[in-house]
Amino acid sequence: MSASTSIPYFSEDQLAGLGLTTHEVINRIETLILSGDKQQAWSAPKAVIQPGDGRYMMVALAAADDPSVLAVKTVVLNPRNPEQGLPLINGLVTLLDSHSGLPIAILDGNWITAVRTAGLSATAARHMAKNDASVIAFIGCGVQANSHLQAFSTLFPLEKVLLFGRGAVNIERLGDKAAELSLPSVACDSAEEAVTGADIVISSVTHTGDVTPFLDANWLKPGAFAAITDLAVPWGKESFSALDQVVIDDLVQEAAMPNKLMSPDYVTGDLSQLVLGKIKGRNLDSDRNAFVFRGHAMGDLALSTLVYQRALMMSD
Ligand SMILES: NC(=O)C1=CN([C@@H]2O[C@H](COP(=O)(O)OP(=O)(O)OC[C@H]3O[C@@H](n4cnc5c(N)ncnc54)[C@H](O)[C@@H]3O)[C@@H](O)[C@H]2O)C=CC1
Ligand SMILES: O=C([O-])C1=[NH+]CCC1
Repeated sequence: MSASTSIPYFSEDQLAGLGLTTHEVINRIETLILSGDKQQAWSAPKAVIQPGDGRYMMVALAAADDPSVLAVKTVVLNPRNPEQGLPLINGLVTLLDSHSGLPIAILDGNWITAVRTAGLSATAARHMAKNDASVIAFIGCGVQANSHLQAFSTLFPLEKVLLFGRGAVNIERLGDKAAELSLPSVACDSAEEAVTGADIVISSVTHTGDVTPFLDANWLKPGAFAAITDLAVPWGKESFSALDQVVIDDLVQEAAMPNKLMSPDYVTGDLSQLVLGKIKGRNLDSDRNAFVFRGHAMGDLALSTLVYQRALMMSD
C-alpha cells in the first residue's frame, strides 16, 4: 500500500513550534485560492453528520498539484467535551500525494483548525476591516478566540480587548493572553456592550445544536467588521440585512448545505471572489461588514502544506 513503513505524525506542540506568522498563513491561503481559480487546486463541500445530540462531525477535502497534496480533515465537535476537560473540537488531518495517493503525513487537527480558522478570518479582514481598527471584541472566549487574538494582534494596531463569554476560566485565560500581548482587556456585562464598543468583533460560541440567537448585527458600529466563525448560529439572521458587505467562505459549499448561514439575498459573495478582486470588501469607511463562515477546506490544505513544507525544511 505505502512506499514508506511509517507515516510521520506532527503533534500540536511540533506544529506550534514551527513559528509560522499570520502573514505567511494568509499568503498561503490567498495563493491557494488563486490556484483554485486556475483549476490547479480543488475542494469539495464538507460532509457533515449531526446525530441530534449536539455533536457535529465533519470531513473537509481539498487537493492541489503544486505541491502535490490532498488533505482530509476529520473533526468531531462535542459540546459535552469541555465538561470532561477535553477540547470542544478534536481531529486529525491526513495528507496524501494528490497523484499517487501515497500517504505523506498525519497532522494534529486541533492546531490546524485553530490556526487555519483564524487565518481565514484574517484573510477576509485584510480586505474588509479598517486598517486602523484598535478595539477587538470576543463573543465566546475559547480556542478560536485565542487563535484569532494572536492573528489579529499582528494585523491591526490593537489597543483594547473586550471579552464576553461563559465561564470565568476561559474569560480570564483570554485576558491573560491579551496581557501577554500588552493589551488591556475588559470583561463586559453583556454581548451588546462588547459588540457596540468594538471595531472588530469575533464570535466563536459553542455549537450545541440549540443556541437561541442573542447577537444582533445592528449593534455593529459604523466602520466595524465582524468575523463570525460560529456558522452565525448565535446571530439573528435577519439582522445581516443591515450590513453593507457580507462575505461567506464558499458559495459552492454553501449551495450544498441544508441549513444556510443566512438568506442568499444578504450575501455579497465568497472569499475567493474577495481575494480575486471580483467583489469589494469595503467601499466606505463607515461600512459595516462581516465574514460569516462554516469552514473552508482550502484553508486546511493551505496551512497543512505550509507546515509540512516548513517541517521538512527545518529537518534538513
Ligand atoms: N467556521 C469554522 O471553520 C470553525 C468554526 N468553529 C466554531 O467556533 C466555535 C467555538 O470553537 P472553540 O473556540 O474551539 O470552542 P471552545 O469551547 O474553546 O470555546 C467556545 C467558547 O464559547 C463560550 N460560550 C458558549 N456559549 C456561550 C454563550 N451563549 N455566550 C457566550 N459565550 C459562550 C464557551 O464558554 C467557550 O468559552 C465552535 O462551536 C464552532 O461553531 C470552530 C472551528 C472552525
Ligand atoms: O471547518 C471546521 O473545521 C469546523 N467547522 C465547524 C466546526 C469545525
